[in-house]
Amino acid sequence: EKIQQIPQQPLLKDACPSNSVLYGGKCQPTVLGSSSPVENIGLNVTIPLEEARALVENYEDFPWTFLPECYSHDNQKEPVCVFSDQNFAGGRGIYIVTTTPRAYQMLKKPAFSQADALARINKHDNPPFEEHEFPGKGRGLVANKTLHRGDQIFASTPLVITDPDMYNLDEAERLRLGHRGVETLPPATQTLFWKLLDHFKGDPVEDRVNTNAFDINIDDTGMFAVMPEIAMLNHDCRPNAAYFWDQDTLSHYVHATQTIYPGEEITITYINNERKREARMQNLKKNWGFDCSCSSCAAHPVFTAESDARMQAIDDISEALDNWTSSSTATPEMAELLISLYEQERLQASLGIPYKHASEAYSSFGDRYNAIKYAQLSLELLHLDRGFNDVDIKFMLAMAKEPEKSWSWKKRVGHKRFEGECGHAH
Ligand SMILES: C[S@@+](CC[C@H](N)C(=O)[O-])C[C@H]1O[C@@H](n2cnc3c(N)ncnc32)[C@H](O)[C@@H]1O
Repeated sequence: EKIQQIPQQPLLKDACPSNSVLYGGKCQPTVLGSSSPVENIGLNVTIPLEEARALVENYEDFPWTFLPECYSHDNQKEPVCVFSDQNFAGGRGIYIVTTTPRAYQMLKKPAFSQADALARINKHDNPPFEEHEFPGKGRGLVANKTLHRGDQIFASTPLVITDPDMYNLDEAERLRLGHRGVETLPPATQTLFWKLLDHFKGDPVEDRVNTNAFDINIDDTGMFAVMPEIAMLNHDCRPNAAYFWDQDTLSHYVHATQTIYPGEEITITYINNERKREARMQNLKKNWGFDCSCSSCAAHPVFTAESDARMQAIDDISEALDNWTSSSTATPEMAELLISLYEQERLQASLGIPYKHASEAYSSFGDRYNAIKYAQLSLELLHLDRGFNDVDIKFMLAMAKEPEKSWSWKKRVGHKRFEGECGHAH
């Protein structure tokens, strides 16, 4: 009875009154329409969940299951709301804490707008792993069959997406939005959420999000997403799996980056591993709250010193290979050494970039076949780590096809190639 307004038809594409947005070809009310009967309902107040559901049921095609609850604050230009869709991903549901324009922008993604976009996603029956308890690490996942490089282990939609803009709100309002979000999830999905680890023992919702969220990007905005199945993977500085986020399907993919045998733990990295032990350990302690005990963090000091020296060499060689001036000393042999150092460091999951360096270094000396070989090797791993639309992948695809058209082709011809007594130059 409170809502009688009929959604208006837009005259022009994207030309909806300020109290509405274009969705499903019609101007749909947002949450804060100034001329709407729902004026200010949901802004800085909580209404009971069933009332919030009943209020939107009269709207044809209203995209959310509940009237979103919103909070505004002087620091925050747009109010931040909790948008919930219980039908998302075949009834798995999702809640999104963000501003109205961003939430409606997300609705344009194939994940929401195309019926078959999620056909390959959220298939969690017969998984290739089992849950296992690891002393000092909590639960983790262990392979129950052999996984090969490139095998998909997960493809999952988030239960929760949060926008860092929520940190402009008062703490109580921010926490309120999180709790409201969980209440709006379908019951089975709420169970998945509460099963998540709460490492920091603070607010139970925020803590579960902080312990388990991945950084994601949606339309150039950094956000956080929680995928409960993938959140069971523990960190290792030398992981055997890699992940990426696909913003079209709003899905997170995990693939094996090397052979994983039955009984081996499946691990990913939470941080940038191309750093020395101390930097990695500090990063994990500060942002994730745990003392890293993976084999490369726990190694004997003698081996740690050797590993750190290799990391320094990786840094130095990468910098030299990135030098495209006429004084560059970079050669394909340096790129081969870089690859070897990554392999010695068991950084297989990160080999996409050293392979790219090698491809470009060979191309810069006009070596077509090695440029193609390393572009192909790079592509295989970059796909597992960067997803479908990465700029380096586009470069390597072009290189694998026609190195002669690459910007790097023959760029270093005439530069000194080998060091040594003969001073041999190509
Ligand atoms: C996303 S959860 C991973 C699954 C978690 N082990 C569980 O039981 O649900 C992240 C948390 O797992 C633990 N963890 C992950 N990797 C670890 C590691 N290498 N060493 C110690 N603890 C780790 C930490 O408590 C971390 O905050």
